[in-house]
Amino acid sequence: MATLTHLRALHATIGSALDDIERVYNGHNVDFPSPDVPVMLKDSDADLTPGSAEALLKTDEVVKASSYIIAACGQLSTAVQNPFFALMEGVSGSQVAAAIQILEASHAPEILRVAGPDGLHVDELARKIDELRAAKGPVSRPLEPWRLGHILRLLAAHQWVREVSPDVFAASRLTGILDSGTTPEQIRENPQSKYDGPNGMAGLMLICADEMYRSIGCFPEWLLSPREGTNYASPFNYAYQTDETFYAWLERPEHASRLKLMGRGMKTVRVAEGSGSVTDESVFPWNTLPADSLIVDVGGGIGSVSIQLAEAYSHLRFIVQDRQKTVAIALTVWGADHKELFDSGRVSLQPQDFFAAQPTSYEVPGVGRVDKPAVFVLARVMHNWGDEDCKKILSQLRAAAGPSTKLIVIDQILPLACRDESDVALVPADSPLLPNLGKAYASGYYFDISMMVSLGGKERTLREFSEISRASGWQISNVVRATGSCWAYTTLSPV
Ligand SMILES: C[S@@+](CC[C@H](N)C(=O)[O-])C[C@H]1O[C@@H](n2cnc3c(N)ncnc32)[C@H](O)[C@@H]1O
Repeated sequence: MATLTHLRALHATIGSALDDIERVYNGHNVDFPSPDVPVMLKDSDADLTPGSAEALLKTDEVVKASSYIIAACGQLSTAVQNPFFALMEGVSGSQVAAAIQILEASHAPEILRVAGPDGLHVDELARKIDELRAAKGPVSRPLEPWRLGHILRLLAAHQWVREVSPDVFAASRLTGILDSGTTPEQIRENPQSKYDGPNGMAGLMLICADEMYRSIGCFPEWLLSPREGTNYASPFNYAYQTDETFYAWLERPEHASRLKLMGRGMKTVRVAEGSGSVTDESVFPWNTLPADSLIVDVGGGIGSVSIQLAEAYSHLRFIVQDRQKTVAIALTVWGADHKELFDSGRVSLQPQDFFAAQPTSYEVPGVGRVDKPAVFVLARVMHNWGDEDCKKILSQLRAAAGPSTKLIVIDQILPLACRDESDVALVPADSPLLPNLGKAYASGYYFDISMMVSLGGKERTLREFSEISRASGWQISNVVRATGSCWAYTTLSPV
């Protein structure tokens, strides 16, 4: 196909996807969410009004059309861009990352929310930021307004904020995703309280900003020319000069607040699941399980997946297993939320190392001892580990499984960048879009490299999943992909 014909085909893809979105929104008589109005992210979609602009964004039709637009725009802009500017964009991505970190750490999202759509002049914004910084102790170097203005202008070019008039900045839709939902007064009184607010993304950002950012910074050096005499297992180990795993390192007493943020942040990353949810009957026929069936949520963190399922299916029982220290803080992180589930014993917590043998039976409050769980869940765990470690985890679960026990793995499944006969196609055969939906699904590859640098793990292709499953006595019996991301719910059955 001639290049210009190909570019026209991409343009047509954008047009027809936009038609689809317009039809959905016109059908509900609402406008598409404005890029200028901050979105307020919550851990749960439950309170989204059906048919509202935000709720429609999560419908399959809109998610699919949006993915096509993002993929096509990405390909079109790369095709027409001067390669030098493409290079600049690629190698300068860390500048945007740093600017986003500054946005969050300065509490600008909360200050700009209060300022409203007219925004604030950088002089005023810098003064307010320094007031909040002072809550943690004397500020050694005041934030210079001109510097703040330049940082925000870089962000405005990427629509993270808006420059409404010279040097006056306001929040955009994207600013809202970093807004903790607490007020500047609450932050001033107790800076740490920000991370207990309704939006856990700000807290997760801290981990991305520090540990991930530093680890990725030395990824090329660790991979290709490590310091002489070093043999660290991952860029994280190399950057922090430790042999501890990331999780053991998080458990150091001096990192107690970060361990809490990690647990809290897992509630938030659900948004990466696109339009799907673990509670969908297409993911697993939860309703067909007999009353009091036991679900064991392995490496379940503070239990975010179990809570979601327990709320949707009142006939099921859950045990959340994790490392001792995570289990110990879980109830503190939840506070009063979901107290009735823990109090009634429908969801209980159990310290359990997933590399060790599972108990021979499980004590389920109100039910008694259960020998074989109906389902093991492994959510966002496999991607933390290399193949050999995953095989050890899967083999322990296989040894504890009964003939009808299922294992549900919730993780990304990475599409290959070429067509793959053994996997479902993400785009029709005659589509001008990249087979892996390019920029639209890039977050899967970002997660992949983040896992590689911080934990020595990886996201996996379907082929890679099949191999480690088979080697551990399991076979894949069902794969449900979320629309709009690489997220997948994979059911494994004992071989
Ligand atoms: C990415 S988090 C996922 C948590 C949870 N499944 C979720 O999706 O919300 C991975 C979890 O694995 C736990 N973990 C790490 N090493 C473990 C081990 N050896 N045994 C049990 N849990 C472990 C961590 O403490 C953490 O809570």
